[in-house]
Amino acid sequence: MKRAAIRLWTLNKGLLTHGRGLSQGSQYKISEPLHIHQVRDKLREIVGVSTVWRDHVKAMEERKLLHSFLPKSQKVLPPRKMRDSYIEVLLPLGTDPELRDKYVTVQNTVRFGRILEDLDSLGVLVCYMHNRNHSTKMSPLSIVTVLVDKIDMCKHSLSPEQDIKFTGHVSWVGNTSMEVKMKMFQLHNDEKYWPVLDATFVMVARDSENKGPAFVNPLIPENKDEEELFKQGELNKSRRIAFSTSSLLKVAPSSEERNIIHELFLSTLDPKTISFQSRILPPKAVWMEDTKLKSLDICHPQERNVFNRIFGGFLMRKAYELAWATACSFGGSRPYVVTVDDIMFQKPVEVGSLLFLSSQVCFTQDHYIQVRVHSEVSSLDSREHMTTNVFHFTFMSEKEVPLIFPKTYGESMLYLDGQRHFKSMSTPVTLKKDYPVEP
Ligand SMILES: CCCCCC(=O)SCCNC(=O)CCNC(=O)[C@H](O)C(C)(C)COP(=O)(O)OP(=O)(O)OC[C@H]1O[C@@H](n2cnc3c(N)ncnc32)[C@H](O)[C@@H]1OP(=O)(O)O
Repeated sequence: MKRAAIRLWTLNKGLLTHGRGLSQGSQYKISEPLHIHQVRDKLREIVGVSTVWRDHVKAMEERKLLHSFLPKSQKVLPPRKMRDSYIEVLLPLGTDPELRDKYVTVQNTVRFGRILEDLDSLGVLVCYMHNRNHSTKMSPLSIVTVLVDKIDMCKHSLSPEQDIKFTGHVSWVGNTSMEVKMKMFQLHNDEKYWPVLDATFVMVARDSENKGPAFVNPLIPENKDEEELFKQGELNKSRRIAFSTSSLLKVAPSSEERNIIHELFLSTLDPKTISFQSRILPPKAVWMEDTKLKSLDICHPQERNVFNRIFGGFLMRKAYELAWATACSFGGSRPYVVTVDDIMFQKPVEVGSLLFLSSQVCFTQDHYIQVRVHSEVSSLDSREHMTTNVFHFTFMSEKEVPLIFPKTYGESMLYLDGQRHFKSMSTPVTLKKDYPVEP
């Protein structure tokens, strides 16, 4: 492990002069990268939680005392720079066979679900770095993930036998929320780290008991690139508001979208009967309702985060794996994830909940499969279900995939929502054989 860290350090220097990939990070002073295991250890240290479930109530009681350290206004908090939160983390798959086993798939590729977990922990640690307060050992803030805005895969293959490196920093802040940009690189045959993934998350600061909002340190961009990033953060916020305002759960589809749905409907009417009732599938098409897969998990204490709620990364891994299975059984060949989009964590999931995931294909085009996973929870003693998340994944299949047809009005809305998410993909990637990213 030590050897791997030294090797990375040497390579970092190479990267800085090479100037590739670390566009943000390269201007920062780079200290020794953390090992992936240290990320969770550091979070525990910062939050001051117990490592055993039996002590979790006592540990939370102790956190209550940190309330007095919370500022009454954001103005009293010193501004921070992007480099203050910048961190690098090493996932030494190349040198640590035990760790590799946790990440490897049966096809000898990297489990993307595990990467989602790492990104979630890393994003939270980045935010704690931004809000670091040297006068207290433990942080009075509880930082939780509210949104996975975007995860875009680049074209390079993920091998379970080559080291991976993550970088991340805060790129924008509001009053209580922070946008975090993360990148992932993998060591290539040329001994350089190549970019493989870009991610944008939004985290929210809460008080020490995770019951109410808490202010975060302001952020000051230091140069033109950072100003650009910060401006982008503002634009992202406006885009998110616009996207949610035009949600099909709130307003009717546009006239163009209504035409699409009507065309789809007409193409499923049986020409032999003059009826709106008899519907038939066009060739090479599948009814949306026939693409569903469901799963159930019991949320055991083992899957808790440092605030004794269920870890967001675990929820993402479970949703991703179900989505992958859905895309796989629908497309008939192994799918590759290209984009993860707009995962909103609406409500925390309590330890002990039953987690119900329902996944279905909601839009397809050429080789692309858009999958939506709806997540809801109920407690063991209540029958009431509550939606906690909706996940959107875009996969690419090796083969061209069937068209998808909605039957009901509700499914038509899912189709349009899927299409909107598909269209928001920043750069559609082309299918490449050396692009093995699987659950
Ligand atoms: C290992 C450690 C890992 C820990 C990480 C996890 O696992 S966390 C586990 C997974 N995540 C969760 O359980 C979180 C579940 N969700 C929640 O508890 C709640 O939705 C929440 C507290 C995050 C937000 O609640 P509310 O929406 O009522 O709060 P409020 O309206 O005050 O908003 C708080 C801040 O969030 C911003 N905000 C809210 N929704 C947003 C969205 N969709 N996209 C961007 N930003 C959003 C607001 O602008 C505001 O920022 P400004 O104040 O700047 O304007």
